Amino acid sequence: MQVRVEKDTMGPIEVPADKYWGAQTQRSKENFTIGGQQMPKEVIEAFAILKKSAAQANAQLGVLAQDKADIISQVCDEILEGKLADEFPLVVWQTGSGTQSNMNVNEVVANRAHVLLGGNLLDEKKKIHPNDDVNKSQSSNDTFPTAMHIAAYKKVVEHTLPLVQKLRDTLNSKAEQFMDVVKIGRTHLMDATPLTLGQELSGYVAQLDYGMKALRNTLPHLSTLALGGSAVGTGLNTPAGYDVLVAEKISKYAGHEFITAPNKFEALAAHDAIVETSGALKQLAVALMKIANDIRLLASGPRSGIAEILIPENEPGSSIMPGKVNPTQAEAMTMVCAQVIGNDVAISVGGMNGHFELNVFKPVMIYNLLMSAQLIGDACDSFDKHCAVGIEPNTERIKHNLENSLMLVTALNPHIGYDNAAKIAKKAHKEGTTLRQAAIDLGLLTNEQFDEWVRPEDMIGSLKK
Ligand SMILES: O=C(O)C[C@H](O)C(=O)O
Repeated sequence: MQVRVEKDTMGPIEVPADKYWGAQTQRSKENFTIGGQQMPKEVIEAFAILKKSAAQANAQLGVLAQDKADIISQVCDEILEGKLADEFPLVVWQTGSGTQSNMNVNEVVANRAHVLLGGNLLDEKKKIHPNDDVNKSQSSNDTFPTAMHIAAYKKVVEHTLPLVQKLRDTLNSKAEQFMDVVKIGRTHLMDATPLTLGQELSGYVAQLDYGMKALRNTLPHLSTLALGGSAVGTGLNTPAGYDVLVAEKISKYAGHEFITAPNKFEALAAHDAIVETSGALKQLAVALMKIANDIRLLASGPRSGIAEILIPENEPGSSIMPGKVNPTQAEAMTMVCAQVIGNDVAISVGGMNGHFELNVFKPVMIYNLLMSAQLIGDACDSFDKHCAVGIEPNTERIKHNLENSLMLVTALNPHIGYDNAAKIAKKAHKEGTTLRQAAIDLGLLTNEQFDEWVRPEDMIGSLKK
């Protein structure tokens, strides 16, 4: 491998000749060979947005030359266009402030800008300095949390919410379509009184509505930015008005409304906004786990299970059992939910561990949050396309289970009382007969009364939702 020598305050170090990164990136690469999970590209893109914004704000406030701000902005645009994708090799498991990823961006922007300005990577002195120019008016302690918020906000708004909404809309149209399909209800996994398939599905729709509401409620906190707090939240080495101005620029370049954090000490030392967003994603995971489990249980069979709904048969399920088809989308969805709930634990541990002026669990928190937001969106999309859109009632089976159910006896409570109704249910169950037969044998009702009072379609209440 061809190398060149780069220097930082610790001295010289060899870096790959064809890369723009500098000494601090190289040191991190060598000192943290842990896990292999790279800093998410969403964080790097958020850094590009904030470095461009900071450069332009600095120029406007007279602390950075406009031509320097413009060349920094040009490189940031290249990062956003994906042209420098292999320049960010650092892993998540590094310094807890994310300093090395901040410096990775600073070094790449400075060196690339130097080359764009006609310089050579071998030059001793570069035209743009990673700390003095690219990192001007900044610290890792305010840039990294700013990048966390930009990346998380964009992921939730642009990816997670639209895809959860899509699944919610499909389930809602199925709920409306099947609002009159009367089926047996189950409580404690045991037969209960009837409801319609539409009523049952409408509960899932409401769960997703509440989950999305919880997620949307986290956006105002995520939209507050630490930038301008610099090292400990006091704003040392930043020009007056910079924090407000830089948030305006970030809003413009990110395409979403961001504001400067009203309290920079909170914004550096704690990441409750990330904890909050993860909490809402966990709520969605909990809801989706229940929904996917219900759907796979209702579809179980085809001969020996509940089999009241039919779901798409997408692929052979078994390598040994010919013709077997499995509820694979529900399995993927529930695994995703397990991962998201686990991620929430890691995020909670990170969030509770800020010490004094700085939380130093930043990379692990944003890594897990972005994974959760990505997975929930992807899993909803997959479950929607490959399962929910194809849900159909198995009317034969639904009718059979409904007519066989002993809990239709509940309709008799107002007419013959709970104790007599229980006698009918127990006799029918013990003797393997129908409720009608048991009721007549006990002399508690006539055939006609049974027809008049035990009507599943009259037992579904008036609640459509
Ligand atoms: O990297 C910085 O800007 C600050 C660093 O995280 C520190 O507080 O030591």
